[in-house]
Amino acid sequence: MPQKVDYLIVGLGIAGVCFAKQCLDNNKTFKIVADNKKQASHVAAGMYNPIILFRFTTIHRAVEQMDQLVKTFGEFESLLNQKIIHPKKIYRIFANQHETEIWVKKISKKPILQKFLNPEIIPNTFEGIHAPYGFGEVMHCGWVDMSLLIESFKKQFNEHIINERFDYDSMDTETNKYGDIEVKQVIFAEGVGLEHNPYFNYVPIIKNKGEILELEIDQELPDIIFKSKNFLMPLGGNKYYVGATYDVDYDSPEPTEANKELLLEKLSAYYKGEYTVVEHRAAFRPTIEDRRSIIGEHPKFKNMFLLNGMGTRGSFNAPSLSQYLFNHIEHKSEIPEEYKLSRFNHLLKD
Ligand SMILES: Cc1cc2nc3c(=O)[nH]c(=O)nc-3n(C[C@H](O)[C@H](O)[C@H](O)COP(=O)(O)OP(=O)(O)OC[C@H]3O[C@@H](n4cnc5c(N)ncnc54)[C@H](O)[C@@H]3O)c2cc1C
Repeated sequence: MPQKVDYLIVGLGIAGVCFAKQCLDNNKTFKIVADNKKQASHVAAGMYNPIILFRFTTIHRAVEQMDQLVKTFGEFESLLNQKIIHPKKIYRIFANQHETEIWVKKISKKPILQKFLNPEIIPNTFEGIHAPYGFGEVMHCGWVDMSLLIESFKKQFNEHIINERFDYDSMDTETNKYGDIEVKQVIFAEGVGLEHNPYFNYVPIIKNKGEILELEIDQELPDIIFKSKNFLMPLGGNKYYVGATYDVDYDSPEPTEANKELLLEKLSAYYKGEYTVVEHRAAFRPTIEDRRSIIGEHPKFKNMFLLNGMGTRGSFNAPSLSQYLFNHIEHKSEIPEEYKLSRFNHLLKD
């Protein structure tokens, strides 16, 4: 008996799983084609933070996307009966007195920052942490356990998953069939796998390599994310992440000794205690040239859609971008201009 679905989702990273939730919430039938490779979403720290901490400014659509993040991952927790979202404060370590002055000045001038930043400078009282100028407290932050979310989703919705690499030759764009599955819409959420997609490979994706370390620290530290030139994030128990590196120019996809040293050198500027490195991972962030996520319909193949470019902020972007795309397809709502796939139409060759 041939099958029929509303949506065929290609890729089960954070983008694919958030789009699947849109389908579940709106009673749409779906299948996910997943090659089960552990890419960015399985390597990422999953940290979310509405502020650009180098400049002390909010990120694009901070309030709206933050609300969608908390809603989406909170609902995933109930659906999957797992702890997915871990709210935490971030303590931004000030490098000098000047930074503390900018912090206070910017917060007093920009009301939106007052929602997320505490204007008081927090003095350092923590053993093992070097922060002579104190901390700036960032609220409404935390991390999303993307790996646990994807693995739990896979188990619970096993019957929706086709465990294979999407075979582009098996997609018949005339009959809208993938093998013998009749498909209304295809959503490509392949992360950096986009470069192999014959329909969308004109989109200028940049593979931004990131590396991260998992540490064990036996010393007691507060349940706070410390942020300086990199971050130290508590995972629970004595486990911590230190991340991350950013490389668009690299020799291999593997973790490197040089980047491990770099991460530990930056850590040593603010963490003075003992630790053991227990894991070192690398993956590629799917980033678009203009640093905006990308969604929309293929200019020629009208039932094919792209959901990509989650960049450095997958946990932040995926819930909102999935919703914008779903509402665009189902309710014809306008995609925000800055995310539109059509901004690259000029690159599509005949
Ligand atoms: C070191 C590091 C640290 C990071 N830290 C953070 C952080 O703290 N906070 C944050 O928000 N983000 C972070 N990110 C970024 C985040 O990981 C990405 O933005 C996000 O995971 C991208 O999700 P995605 O679903 O688009 O892609 P992916 O996670 O790459 O998922 C795509 C999936 O599709 C599969 N696929 C591809 N092609 C096919 C095909 N043809 N057929 C079947 N399956 C296919 C892939 O194998 C993969 O499983 C970090 C990234 C890295 C590398």
